[in-house]
Amino acid sequence: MSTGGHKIKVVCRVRPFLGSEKPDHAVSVESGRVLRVTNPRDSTKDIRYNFDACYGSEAAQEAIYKNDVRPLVETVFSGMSATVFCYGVTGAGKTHTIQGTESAPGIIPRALEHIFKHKERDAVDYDIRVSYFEIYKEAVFDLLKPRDATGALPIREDGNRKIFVAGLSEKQVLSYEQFDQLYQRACGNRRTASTKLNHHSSRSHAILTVQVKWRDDVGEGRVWCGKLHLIDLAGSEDNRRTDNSGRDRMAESSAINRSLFVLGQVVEALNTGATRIPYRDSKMTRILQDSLGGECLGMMIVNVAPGEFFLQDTQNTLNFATRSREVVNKPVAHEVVEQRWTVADRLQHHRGASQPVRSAVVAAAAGAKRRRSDEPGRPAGEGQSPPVLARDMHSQPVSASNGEQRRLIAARGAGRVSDGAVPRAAGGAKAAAADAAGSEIMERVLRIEKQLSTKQLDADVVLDLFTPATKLKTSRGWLQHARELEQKGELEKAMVHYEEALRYAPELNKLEAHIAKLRAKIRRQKRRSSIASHGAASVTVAPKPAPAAASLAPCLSGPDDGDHDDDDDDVGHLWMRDGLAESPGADKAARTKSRPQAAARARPTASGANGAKPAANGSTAAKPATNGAGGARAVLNGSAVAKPAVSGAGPGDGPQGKRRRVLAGDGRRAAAAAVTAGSVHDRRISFGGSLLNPFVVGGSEFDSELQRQLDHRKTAATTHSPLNNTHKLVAKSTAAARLQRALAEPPTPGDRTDADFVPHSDSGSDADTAAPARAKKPGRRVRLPGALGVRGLVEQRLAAGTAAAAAPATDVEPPKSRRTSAADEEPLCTNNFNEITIASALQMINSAEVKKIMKLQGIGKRRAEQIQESVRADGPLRHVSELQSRLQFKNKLIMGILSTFA
Ligand SMILES: Nc1ncnc2c1ncn2[C@@H]1O[C@H](COP(=O)(O)OP(=O)(O)OP(=O)(O)O)[C@@H](O)[C@H]1O
Repeated sequence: MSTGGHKIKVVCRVRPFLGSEKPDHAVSVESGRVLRVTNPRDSTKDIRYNFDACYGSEAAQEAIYKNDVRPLVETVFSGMSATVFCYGVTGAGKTHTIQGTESAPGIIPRALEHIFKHKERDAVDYDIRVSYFEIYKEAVFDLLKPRDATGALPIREDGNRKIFVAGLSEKQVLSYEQFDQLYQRACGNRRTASTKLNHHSSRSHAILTVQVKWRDDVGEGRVWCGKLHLIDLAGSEDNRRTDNSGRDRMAESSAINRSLFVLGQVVEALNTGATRIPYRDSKMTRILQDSLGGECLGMMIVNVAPGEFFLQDTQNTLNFATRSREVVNKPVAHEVVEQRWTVADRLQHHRGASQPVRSAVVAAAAGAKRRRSDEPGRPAGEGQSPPVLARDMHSQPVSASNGEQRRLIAARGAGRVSDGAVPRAAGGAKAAAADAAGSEIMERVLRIEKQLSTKQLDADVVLDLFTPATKLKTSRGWLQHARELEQKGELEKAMVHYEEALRYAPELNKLEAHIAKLRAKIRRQKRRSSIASHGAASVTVAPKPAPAAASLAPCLSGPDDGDHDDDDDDVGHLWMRDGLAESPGADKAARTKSRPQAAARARPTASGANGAKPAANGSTAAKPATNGAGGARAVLNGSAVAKPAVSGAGPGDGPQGKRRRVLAGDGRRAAAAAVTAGSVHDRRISFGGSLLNPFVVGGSEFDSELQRQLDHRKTAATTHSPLNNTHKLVAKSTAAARLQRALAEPPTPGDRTDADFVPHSDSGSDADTAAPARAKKPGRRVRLPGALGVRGLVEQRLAAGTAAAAAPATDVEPPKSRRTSAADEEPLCTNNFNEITIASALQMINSAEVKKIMKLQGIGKRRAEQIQESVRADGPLRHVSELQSRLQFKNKLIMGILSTFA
């Protein structure tokens, strides 16, 4: 339920004449609500001002507190926020009113006394914390710390658009006496100076915040948080009158006047309904943002000095105060969102209570850390209880009128109303979503920290850093170099560059094919030079005889046969027909021609020595032939219906003549099984983008290579796996989902061959070609149908166990074809991207854009510096940093973050 508008309460107080002043009747209180002032332009006329209350020079501090301030302080116990600020020219009595003296305590000591009395009276366990800071020359300083122990603190805005001072210390106070000690010390830190008009003139705006937090003792135990801001503004100054001189005084004075001028503009803008309220034009108005047109209950005490001398200033002050009366606030009660706490709690729990908490809540990092470690009197084992955080970010507005809110809370406390009966703000869902996003950001940052500390980031993760566009651009750069090198005839160097290009743009199928061709070319060149020096015989590998029972005539290829010498990228698939390994080339032919013909055309390739023709072993007369280009094509024997070489050895086992395509890994197993049985002697399989030849030396070379690759993938999988949970969270955010889609990692070349796997019938060749066709669609960044993706494959492989990889192929179930859909598609890299982008962005802390982002996310400068430090120390991220500078992708990076968190 909305409270409706709540106008700022304006109370006027006239201070008594000081000893040095000559009394007159220029200003007087006519009634409890009317102030009369002599018109400064025409002393024969009076001007009357109406306020919510007016107090004359004789009014006691207690009267003002009891009548007007106390009710506002009470609202804090309803989970509301209230602000009381004193406004007036220098020497008008603001500090006296808000702070008072020992003999005549002002609003601050009285309010705190009241709060502690309330605490004693209630059975509720209130957690009371205070922070106190000053805005001096447009910089924020913590008053609870010695002046030289702290620098200027930044003002931030959290996800709920609440303003807070990042890194501000917050002290828990258990009694009024404890507060008083703290406060007296803090007041000593405030900047004051003697001017002609005030011997003890405040040179800064001072803001004391008292936070009262408590938990319902019934139901789910909701946590409520009320805040009281007590503000002593510096007074406007006329330098001629104050006799200010010297650079410092003038600078102070100018900063004070400027911020008060902005305050006037803010009030003006609020009253005229302007679209832009210039809160940001001064630190003071930013701090007061919630109190001026925001969700706080607001009260302004207008202090005026009596006497003709101040008349013009008095009139200006009263005019401003009158305008301020029109400012409408919309106060709400704040319930603390518990989930927020659990992140910090979890972190603390995770790291152990003995370890200092490193910024569970990024924005309040420094503050939170200090709160937990430094605070005197904080009970032991506090890590178990919900930490108390300073910011409104952790509270969620519950819109209800003060009375009603109190009634509801009280009623729920008495068990009469269910928790659900507490009215939520209309934007509750939105706020909850914002909260969730905030938690998510926090979690990501925590994960970055964790990864940094364990140095889990590897090159694959680093690659995720780039946006698709950046990847493509980078790829183009490598391509250009590669082409130049190729033209110069430096093929091997060109190859390296091409491979780099492919790394960044694995979807470039043509590039893949070109690399294969180039690789073959390099091999041929090497072979030729080898033949030239040693003679052809040295590279000819004699075929291993197949078992007599097998009718297979394996084609033999030399150790480095040029498998990729053609355009098809089917290497890596074994075509299994009743357990026989069959070459893709042969199958292709078989599909386009009649089988016997195809088989006849599918000529075994001998690639050992150029033109060497190993004899086919077996009953059929298939003739191994040299591939024109010297590259080998694995072929099956000439028979269209080959007999199983190894009974029951392949995953393709099934009805006679039925064949199926298997994944590279499965094929490997099948092939390995065939090797074990001695039926197949040479075959290469693509795995993870590399061509492996398992059969050259009894498969051991293959196995070690496979193991190496699996280890590599395992590392990658380990790195990725902790991020999986976040997917659910990320999916909730539309922006993040968009980013996920954009970043969905296309399979690596090795996986793409897997993607081609579609179980098909004898007749159906359509299914075989459909997936690659889709994959080749330009600009498409979705996972290929049927592909499990890198991680999926790795996980599948790991689940099956690397040892099982060498097991008979019959054990292997071909993976189900997965058609992609928005829901089905698992984003692989998004989180990494976000995490690294945040970390990387923090590396560029000095850039204006990143500052903006940090402001947006409430990342404190100190915290950012800590992360920056870790990032610098981390090897992989150093690599990221190099990449960053090389590729100048800062803007994209920033856009990525902004689009994620917008
Ligand atoms: N109600 C009051 N009763 C007695 N003395 C008062 C009262 N109000 C102000 N004074 C005295 O007037 C002098 C100026 O007051 P104070 O320092 O509070 O002004 P200020 O508005 O805070 O000035 P500045 O903006 O320069 O800090 C002080 O000596 C203070 O003790």
